[in-house]
Amino acid sequence: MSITITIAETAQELGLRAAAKIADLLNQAIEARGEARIILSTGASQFETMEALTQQAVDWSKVEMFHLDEYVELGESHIASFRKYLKERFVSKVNLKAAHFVNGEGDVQKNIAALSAELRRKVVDVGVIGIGENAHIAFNDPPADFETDLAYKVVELDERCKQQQVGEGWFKSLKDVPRQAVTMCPRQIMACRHVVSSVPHAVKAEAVYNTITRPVDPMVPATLLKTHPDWNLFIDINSASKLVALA
Ligand SMILES: O=C1O[C@H](COP(=O)(O)O)[C@@H](O)[C@H](O)[C@H]1O
Repeated sequence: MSITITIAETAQELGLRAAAKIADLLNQAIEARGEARIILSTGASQFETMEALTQQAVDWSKVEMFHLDEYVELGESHIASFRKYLKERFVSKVNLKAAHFVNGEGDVQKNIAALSAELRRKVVDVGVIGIGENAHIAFNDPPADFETDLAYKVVELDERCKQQQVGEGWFKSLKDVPRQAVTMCPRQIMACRHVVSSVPHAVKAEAVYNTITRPVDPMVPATLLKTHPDWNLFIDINSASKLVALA
């Protein structure tokens, strides 16, 4: 297990530094194996990293992208759709070898089976894994299932997770937030060769503090990342504030 923590002055600086690290890891994979695979998170916390990542010197035609999570029964035209987010902010800006999306519409179990089979064909080089206000990774809200061997599954969203989505303006009210989502499962996330987490902003200070200071616990899902052989956590002075107060 190895944790490298970088504290940036601003979310912009964090995005640049995280993107440079992700690009370096992708380029190492391309150098070693001729190709690379990446998993991308979404959410407001990933804006700066994703924007900076599109500017990095990477041969994207050798990179396959996988999507981390998506709401169930939310159309792709909805502003909160993570497929829409990834297509607009990333896929349309780089020339990827392939992009594999989580589709929470239609026959969801069939979609999960096809995506899981594709994902498991080869190891993923870099997992870009955000952390939610409730310390979730993907949509694995507390208590997260650290035991399942499934690659993806359908989960119920918890109240705090739904509140965060409303707070960020993705939905007008709690009742508009879908009840369920398709999420990549914790052990599948841990199977990435490297994990990079971009976690800026003061609203994440408690989640960052709990993740670093608490033992590994399904009630603080991001604590699992501390057991990964190469976890690179990028925080800013705002999300680091409770940790810094401790020092
Ligand atoms: O809800 C999610 O949480 C994390 C972090 O996103 P943010 O909304 O806190 O910025 C994200 O990485 C993940 O894809 C999403 O499910």
